[in-house]
Order: sequence, then structure tokens, then C-alpha cells
Amino acid sequence: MAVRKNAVPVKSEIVIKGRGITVGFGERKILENLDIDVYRGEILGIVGASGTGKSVLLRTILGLQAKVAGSVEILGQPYDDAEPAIRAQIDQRLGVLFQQGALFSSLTVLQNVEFPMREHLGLSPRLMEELARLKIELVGLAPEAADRMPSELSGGMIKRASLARALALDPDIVFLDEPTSGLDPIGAAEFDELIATLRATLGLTVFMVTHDLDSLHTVCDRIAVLGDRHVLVEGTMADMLEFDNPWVQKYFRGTRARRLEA
Ligand SMILES: Nc1ncnc2c1ncn2[C@@H]1O[C@H](COP(=O)(O)OP(=O)(O)OP(=O)(O)O)[C@@H](O)[C@H]1O
Repeated sequence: MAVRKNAVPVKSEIVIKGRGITVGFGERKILENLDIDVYRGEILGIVGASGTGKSVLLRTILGLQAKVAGSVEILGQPYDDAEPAIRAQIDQRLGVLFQQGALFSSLTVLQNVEFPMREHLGLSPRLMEELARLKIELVGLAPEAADRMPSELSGGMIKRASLARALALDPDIVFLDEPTSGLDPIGAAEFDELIATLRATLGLTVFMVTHDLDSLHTVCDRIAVLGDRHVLVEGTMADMLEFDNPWVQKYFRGTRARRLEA
């Protein structure tokens, strides 16, 4: 299924600005003096060899991982050292889909989607339920899925339910950690299609950690490659193909990549 990139982002407004980010565990530095910009409306794919720190970067931007040095601005405001009230305001504009979906196993899909609404919005139960059901529909789940427990869902449905929860507060930016991992190729392509559609219709900015070359080809406007503890290269797929680095060349021009181009 061909995915069209409907909304071409204008490279003007930076919505995530990371500068000099350094993160270490004990003596071991995972990220060092890393700079990153994410532009409003774009789908940015973060790639890199296993263990290069992609998830650590995502967690650091979100303030879930302590850094040794550096700063993070989100939506034009300092985020990492913001007052709790300001930070809570920014948090409401962010949605996150963690690698394993991370739904609350003891809550139904509906209750999972309602969870952030209950935390942040003072809505009546009826309105909250209506909104949550809309989000569930938005991500392509059947209405009946709302009343299922996470254990009763397929991998693809879990991803969609998690995305519905990530969208619960109408975020400006969505963070996705390997959203298509564990999905079969058709499920993965459908998920990519969903991301592209949501970006086009809701104007989302998407920060996506992925190993999925299909996603990089079909939905990402830009790609940032992590390596040697920082962003080795960032740009379009065409830029990746031109970049003179053995790992980047092998990754983007290797057998699996060539199969995609065929
Ligand atoms: N809490 C932690 N304590 C110690 N080391 C950690 C911790 N979290 C991550 N690491 C280490 O940091 C490095 C980067 O981890 P990270 O999960 O960000 O890698 P990744 O690039 O996302 O990998 P993958 O593609 O395999 O998911 C790894 O070596 C990992 O073992």
C-alpha cells in the first residue's frame, strides 16, 4: 500500500530543540554533546545501530532520563528546568507511544484512553467517554475494541490502542518508540499509513524511533542517524544515500534496503 506524505512541513518552527545533550550511565557515555532539531509538522525518523541510544534520547527529551549536560526546549519553552506547572502544561501537548505499548493491563481500552483525560481535563464522565470512543475510532479500531482488556488484543490492536491513548489530549507532538516492531509487514504498512494520515489531518509533529526501512522510506520527511554518541547525519532519504559513512551506507544501501527499492 502506497503511503502519501500529504502535509509537507515547512522547515521554520522548531518544536523540539535539544542542545549539547549528554547522558551517561556510570562512566559510560551514551550520548555526548548531541544537538537535535525537530520541525513542526514533520515526521522525523531516528535510526541507528542497536544500543546507540535512540530510546535514551527519546526518554531524555521527555525528561524521563536524567542528563549530565545539555538543554531541551519543547514548543518554544525550556522544558527540562521548567517549573512543574509549566512542565505539566507542555506535557499535555505531548503524546507518547512506548515500545511495548505500555497499556495498563487492568484497564479496558476505553479506560486506558480516558486515563490521561481524567488526569488533565475536568470533563464529565459522559463527555470523556465520548471523546475516548472518538479517539479509538480515529486510530482505526472497531467500536467493540473499547471494552476489551489489553490481553485480548492483537499486537497491531495494542499499538493502535496505545496510539489512541497518546492522542487523548490532542497533542502537538507524538513520540513513537519503534511503533511497527512486532507487526507483520501488512500491519506495519497500515500503521505507517495511519501515522501519515494523522499527521496530515491533525497536523501532528512525529518523533519516531524506528528500525523499519519501510517506514523511513514511506512516511518520514527527515531522518536523523545516531552514532558515536551524537547525530551523525540528518536529512532526507536522498541525503542518507549520499552520506559517506560505512554504517549509513550499509543500512540504507544494504540488501534489505535494495529489496525495498526493487
Ligand atoms: N537505565 C539504564 N541503565 C544502564 N544502561 C542503560 C539504561 N538504559 C539504557 N542503557 C544503555 O544505553 C544504551 C542505549 O540504549 P537504548 O535503549 O537507547 O538503545 P537503542 O538505540 O534504543 O537500541 P535498540 O535499537 O536496540 O532499541 C544501551 O547500551 C543500554 O544498555
